[in-house]
Amino acid sequence: MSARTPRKQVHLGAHFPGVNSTTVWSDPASGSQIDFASFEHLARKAEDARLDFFFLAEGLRLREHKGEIFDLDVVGRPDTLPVLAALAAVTDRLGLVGTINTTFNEPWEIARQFATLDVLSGGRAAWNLVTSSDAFTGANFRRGGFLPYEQRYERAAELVEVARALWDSWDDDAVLGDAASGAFLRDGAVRDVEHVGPHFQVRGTFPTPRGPQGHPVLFQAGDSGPGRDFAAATADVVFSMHSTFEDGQAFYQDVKGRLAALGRTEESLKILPATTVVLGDTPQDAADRARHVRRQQVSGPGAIAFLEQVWGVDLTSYDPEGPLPDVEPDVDNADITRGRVRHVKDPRPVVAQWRARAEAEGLSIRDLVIAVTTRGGFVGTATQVADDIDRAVQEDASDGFILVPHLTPHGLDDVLDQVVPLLQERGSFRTEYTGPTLRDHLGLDRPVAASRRTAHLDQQPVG
Ligand SMILES: Cc1cc2nc3c(=O)[nH]c(=O)nc-3n(C[C@H](O)[C@H](O)[C@H](O)COP(=O)(O)O)c2cc1C
Repeated sequence: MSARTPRKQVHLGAHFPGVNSTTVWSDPASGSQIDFASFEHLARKAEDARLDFFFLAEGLRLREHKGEIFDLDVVGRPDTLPVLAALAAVTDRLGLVGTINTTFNEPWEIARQFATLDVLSGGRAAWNLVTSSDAFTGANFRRGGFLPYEQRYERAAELVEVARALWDSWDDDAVLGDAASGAFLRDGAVRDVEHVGPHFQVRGTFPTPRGPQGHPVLFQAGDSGPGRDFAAATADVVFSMHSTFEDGQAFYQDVKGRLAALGRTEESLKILPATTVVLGDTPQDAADRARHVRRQQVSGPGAIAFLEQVWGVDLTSYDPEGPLPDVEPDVDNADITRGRVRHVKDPRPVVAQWRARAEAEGLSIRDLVIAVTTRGGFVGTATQVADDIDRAVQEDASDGFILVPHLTPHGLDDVLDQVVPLLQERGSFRTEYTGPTLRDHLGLDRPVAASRRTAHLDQQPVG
């Protein structure tokens, strides 16, 4: 292990389970995904453990499978920003991260909402930028399948550019409130913003003062080459899926390796993969529990539905505890599922590979689906898990993790009660917050306001 002095600090976020393929709504211990009490419990527990932030993912449309709401989505999706605003009132230090789409929203609204959340929370707001633009989700909005895949990051980059110009249009010390002279604002401290670009034309005086963080922290989730370039150019934190040790190290090197050319330090961008944790009193106990959780997450009908997404045909006559279907996939039926679920362009190589694996390892349909959808995660005693998390961070497989529970709202209680204190004992995790803002928790600089920001991009607007 590299001997760093001072020890590299682990960053941890608490992911609210929500609509997610890891969420188990059928467990008797599973509570509401909508009641404020569920959000409040997880946020308060996370703050008691001194976590960096609370995290909400987003889906703008419930996924469908064969014309029905996808089994895992029945829990529903509340709107992100009101939930975070309500949590700001019941927490003091915890960061509040909201996922908001960059393809279907306008910069003025987003900039105002996050500036407001930053002000209300005393500097704890963060925006997770996602681009998802599949036509099925797009149909919720007035522009149908808008935008083509290739233009999503272009729009996202321009959206962030405009949002930053709006946040910077107020100086930090703009409000004088000087009753004697009658001056409420300092002269010249609030400037109009004018932006003309391919995606946005924006002109006006931004109504919300600059928040305590200057700009809310920017997260990014998106894994393609353009997605990684966008993260390196724009984000403070990357939310990734690369949680296993080797995969994590490769991703970490790849993304951090893009920073120097952009004039950024490695410390200015944190990489936080999503991960799951299953604890047990002994390693065997933990392994047994992990197997139980995975079987809850992948039910028999769920395993069949998963195969149907790839095969493109009805497979309900097959026994999930039996061998893989002997019928061939329908190459043209990509519409059997809609929304952010598994789609493969040509299912035949995947089917051939899965058949070979199932035969070699003696796997049933359900076992195979469990095997191909398991993405790492920490399984062991509290001591083992603390060791593994710390090793991942010290050896640059990540800068920490976003912990994704499978149960609402108590799914992280044991990790927060048992694993976090062990990380604190070894000096890898804070025992107290050192500052009030999320930027303080993550060790990120506060952006300096540009004195005057007027962007004119000499390009034709997109119609
Ligand atoms: C770790 C991770 C989390 C994501 N979370 C969300 C989410 O909560 N909501 C959403 O609409 N898209 C989410 N996405 C999808 C991305 O925004 C993006 O649309 C998708 O990854 C395709 O972009 P890419 O080709 O750059 O990977 C997530 C992606 C990743 C990798």
